[in-house]
Amino acid sequence: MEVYGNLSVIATCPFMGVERSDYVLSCLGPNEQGKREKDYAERKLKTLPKSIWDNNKNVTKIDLQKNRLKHVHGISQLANLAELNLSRNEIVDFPQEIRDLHQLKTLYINQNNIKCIPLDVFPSLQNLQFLKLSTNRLVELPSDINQCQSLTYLNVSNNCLKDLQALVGLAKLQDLYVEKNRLTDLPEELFENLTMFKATGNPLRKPPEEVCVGGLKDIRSYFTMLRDSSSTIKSVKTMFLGSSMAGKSTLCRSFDKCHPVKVDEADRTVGIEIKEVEKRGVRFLCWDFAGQEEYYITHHVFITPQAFVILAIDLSSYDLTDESFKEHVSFWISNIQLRVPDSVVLPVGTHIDLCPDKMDIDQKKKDIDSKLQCMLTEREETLQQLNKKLQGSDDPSLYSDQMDELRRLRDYNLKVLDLLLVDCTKPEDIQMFQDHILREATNKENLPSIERTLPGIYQEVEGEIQDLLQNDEIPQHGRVTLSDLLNIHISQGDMNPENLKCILRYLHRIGVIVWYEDIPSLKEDVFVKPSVLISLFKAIIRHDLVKQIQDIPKQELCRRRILNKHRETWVTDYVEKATLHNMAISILVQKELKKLDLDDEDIVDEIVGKGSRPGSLMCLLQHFEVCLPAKIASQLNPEAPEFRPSRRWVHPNPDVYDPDSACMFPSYLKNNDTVLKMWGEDKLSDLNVHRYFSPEIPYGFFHRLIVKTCSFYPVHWVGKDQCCFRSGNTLTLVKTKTVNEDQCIEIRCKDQGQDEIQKSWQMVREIMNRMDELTQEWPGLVQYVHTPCKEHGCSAYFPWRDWKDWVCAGSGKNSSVQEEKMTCNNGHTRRTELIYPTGLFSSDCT
Ligand SMILES: Nc1nc2c(ncn2[C@@H]2O[C@H](COP(=O)(O)OP(=O)(O)OP(=O)(O)O)[C@@H](O)[C@H]2O)c(=O)[nH]1
Repeated sequence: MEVYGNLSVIATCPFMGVERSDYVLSCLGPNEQGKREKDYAERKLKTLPKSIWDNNKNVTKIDLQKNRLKHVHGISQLANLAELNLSRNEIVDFPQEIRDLHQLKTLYINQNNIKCIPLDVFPSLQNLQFLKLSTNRLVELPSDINQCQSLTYLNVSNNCLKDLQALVGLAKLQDLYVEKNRLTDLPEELFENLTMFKATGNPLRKPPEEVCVGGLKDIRSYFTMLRDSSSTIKSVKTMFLGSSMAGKSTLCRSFDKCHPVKVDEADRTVGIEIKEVEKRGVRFLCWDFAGQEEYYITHHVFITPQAFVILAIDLSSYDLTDESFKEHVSFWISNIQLRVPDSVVLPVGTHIDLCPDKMDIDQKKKDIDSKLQCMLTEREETLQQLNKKLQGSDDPSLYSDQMDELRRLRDYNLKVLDLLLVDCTKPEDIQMFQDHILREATNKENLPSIERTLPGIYQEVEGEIQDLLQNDEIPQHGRVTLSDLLNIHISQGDMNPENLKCILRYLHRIGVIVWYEDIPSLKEDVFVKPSVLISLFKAIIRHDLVKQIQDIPKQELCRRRILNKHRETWVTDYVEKATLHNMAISILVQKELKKLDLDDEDIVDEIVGKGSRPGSLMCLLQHFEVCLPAKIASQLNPEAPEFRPSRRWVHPNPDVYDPDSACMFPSYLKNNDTVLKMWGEDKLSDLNVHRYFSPEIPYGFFHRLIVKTCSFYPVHWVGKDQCCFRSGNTLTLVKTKTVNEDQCIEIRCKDQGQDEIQKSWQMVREIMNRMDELTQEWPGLVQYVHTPCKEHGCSAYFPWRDWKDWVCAGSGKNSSVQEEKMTCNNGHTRRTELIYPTGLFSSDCT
């Protein structure tokens, strides 16, 4: 697949988020003398143009972004410059001359290759308020940067910084972005005046990342509590992944007990099991994932950044073929690479006692290790080649976004260790397995953030919650309201409720408790025994669900006045429509609670729902896009409001729980028949956009996209890998497709005539927007967008270089495509508006 083109479709709005609103693109020509603002963006400049010095005393703003500048000699002559944009150039040495721009208030110098900033620059910039230095190669900040006393905004994300001590003393600093650096300890003094702080993607120890994502309030509260007492703990999130029956549970349980534990087939993992294991001062939070495909759709709920992954591979069923490697090894490595690219993976070969001889084992180990090596090298080479291709193009500055993206991917560092052979039946092998894990997990080169500094009170609160459970002051199911927890806890000490909340947030993030305070209907529910919640999850998401429904006892049905006939409908609806009735869910959950000895009518209502209130479990399933609410009675809603681009559409009543209704689990659908019927035929006049995913569309992505999109539009039809929905007059189809072995998601809108075309493009944008939200969870992905030529059989296409700006910024107009019609490389011509979104769009980003 050719991955780039040379069309600039939409005027680039170069900055997103905070800065965008401040940034006004000046459209003045470079030769217009006497102007105060000059725009030289995207002109392939290698040196500053002569016209820049015209009337130099008057110039206050210069835009030089997206050029090929390495130096800006002479820039200091523009003595009255207040805003300078040098972003997306090729600057390696920070231009010392900038120190003479005493009037400078705003400086963009992000996306260059700057490695070092000399001293004596920032003390001279006493008016500088806004400084964007992100995406460079900085290893340290100059120690005198804190003399830049007017600075209110600083962005140094995506560099290689190890500490921020130099920033202490910037009294006016409010917004600080330090994401994706190499920071471990943050100075407390930094947080006195900040109003915005982002630090994800650092190996943080003090405060740990789980505290930082809680925001400034949590960070300040952490430092306050740290003053009383502190301790350093080592903890590792350890995930056991691999195909079904590979030996994950055996490894996990044997690691815990430190001797071989036999796992019966009847005792197979359903969903996930969590275990906390303490070994030689290291706390392992072990997550044992079930291997059956049915459970993959819930993995995203639990898989978190940076983990130690044990990948179990059954060597007795491994057979040296590429298919076998894909099934047992590369499927999992690709998934981890896309989802949690910072992880460390230890492949473990199990069942070696069942292999015919040592030679067979050695051969398989060699095969896996070398194919793994090839896989990782191939990926690195592909990224390098793509980068080379972009750099070798006529104008590389046009592709700076793509190059940054590639650089970001290359910086990710998935580490795959050598395959370890473990005979799970032998005590000495289990001992060796344990020693190996301890060695690898505590190796700071593998997991730099294993150590963390915590205030003593954090561990005290965790211990106290366990005591409350043991003393029955918290019910055994572990669900307690936040206010009860605050009351119980506070009555025993003089703890500030905000500090306690901050600790609870931390415990939630490390997986010790579950508290989704961001889901409005769940913000009062704290689950201090996550295992119970997971058991309930497993009551519904399981491989043998049909059997579970069929096994519901007759008395249970009678008690709820349900006929056998209804039960049959539940089974057929589930098998044919992947739709599970809420009443069936309620019965299955109750059965699970009974098993746990927690059978209390009130709890069932709380968990599943009652009257018009959906329960916590349903909220969670829908929040995590595992299922979508489905009106069994009427699939088509004739009262669907018309889609209006300028107005955000709100579901009439999204929170209503209806026992007669049902939930749809799209991944269980077998075909696309309904979707095909509702969509009808593809037409040449359809709007048609392809969004390509490299290396592939991640497993579970399309399922989530269906839930995310269809639950937004009440009139929808869902199939295995296609869905279609109607909003007002616009009918839209979204499906997965493979073209020349490249995977893409196709979006099609039926042409509704001249007046409706803007609305159709809006629909395309809505879906692209949802894909953008989703792709955040797969940071290892690269994407490309284009419109295929509409002529039948033609393989040409029209690339979208600025698609991200269009989707995210929500505004833009066609800047360079002036023609009413466009012609593809094979000579076919079509109206431009059918190829690109050419009009003006409203700027609301829903
Ligand atoms: N002989 C032998 N049997 C093993 C070994 N490792 C695991 N088993 C057995 O293989 C079967 C499957 O092991 P599990 O640990 O349940 O596998 P799993 O990967 O957790 O399986 P799921 O829960 O289905 O995903 C069990 O009967 C284990 O006792 C091994 O090294 N040798």
